[in-house]
Amino acid sequence: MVKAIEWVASTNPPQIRLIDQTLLPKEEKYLEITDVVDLVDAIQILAVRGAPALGAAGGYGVALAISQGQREQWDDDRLALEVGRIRDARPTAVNLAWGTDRVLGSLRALTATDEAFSQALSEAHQLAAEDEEANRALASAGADWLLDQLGDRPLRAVTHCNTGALATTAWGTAYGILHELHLRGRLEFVYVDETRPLLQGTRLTSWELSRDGIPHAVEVDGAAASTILRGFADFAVIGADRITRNGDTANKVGSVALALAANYRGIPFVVAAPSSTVDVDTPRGELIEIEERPAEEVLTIGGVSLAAEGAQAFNPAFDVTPHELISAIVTENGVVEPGVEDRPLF
Ligand SMILES: CSC[C@@H](O)[C@@H](O)C(=O)COP(=O)(O)O
Repeated sequence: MVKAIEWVASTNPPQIRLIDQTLLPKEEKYLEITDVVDLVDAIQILAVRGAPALGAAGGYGVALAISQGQREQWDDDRLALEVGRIRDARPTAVNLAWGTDRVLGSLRALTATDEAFSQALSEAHQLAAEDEEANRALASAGADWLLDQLGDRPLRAVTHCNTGALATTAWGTAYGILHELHLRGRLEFVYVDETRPLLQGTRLTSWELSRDGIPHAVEVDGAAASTILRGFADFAVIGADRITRNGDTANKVGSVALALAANYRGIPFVVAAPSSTVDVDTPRGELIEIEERPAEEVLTIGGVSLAAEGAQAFNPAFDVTPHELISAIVTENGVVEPGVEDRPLF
């Protein structure tokens, strides 16, 4: 299984090693990150992406910043500032801030010392190990729930964006459910939304599905609703960047179209995420900050400008699916069925 993010202790200085997801599947190149500026850049250009992988990036980022601080003799204020840059590099996926805060919370003090470095690293390793465990547990729970709802038979799925090993520390969330169904002989076919504008579905999910031998087709995002209405899919499953207390879910832009179509057709619409993606401090989805990304991502393809000169772009990276459109939210702690009532679920 591909590793999206790893800590490399054997180099001097130590590194965060990332597979560069902007280049896949054409090129399998690894970025060797030793300082905060490069980590923030990797997060912002989506070389590392996906909420749980960003959680690990935040956690390991604290250790990386301390290591750089030791080399460059940063005082505590500078170190806190640099860690803050990592934490705030992208706003919507709650895991980034969660991972950073979790590791910060494990320290006696955020200072550029050996003691703080080894505490931070040990907590980040723990966080990464727990993410893999959570993904495997939720994948199994999600597969059980779907087979229970739909009957023990091979199923056809629609999914959006990339939620596999690349988006996590290992295994995957929504992708993990698909993989689990495949291993149980209960996955017939997957429709993969290309996921405009950065094509995480075309480039990354299709790559992972091919490596796992799972039959699939990439479709344009605009096809997804019709795929569902025409009865080509038995369920839709997505990951999440932030799930609010009432179950409203932010995920890659385009997700809500799947939810609307699935509800109209009466097939399950499933959200899969580790509990680290649940933001209990935010009561409802309308309060989630939605990342807006550069215009060129929409107006150009492969560096070639396609729009009329002077055209503006609206480029929200995420949308919010209201909880009442979600059949089930699957975490490592089990399955929650939100229903229509607006109430705290987590
Ligand atoms: C398990 S990953 C869940 C989500 O983070 C994923 O579906 C998604 O929207 C990723 O967006 P991205 O902008 O590629 O980071």
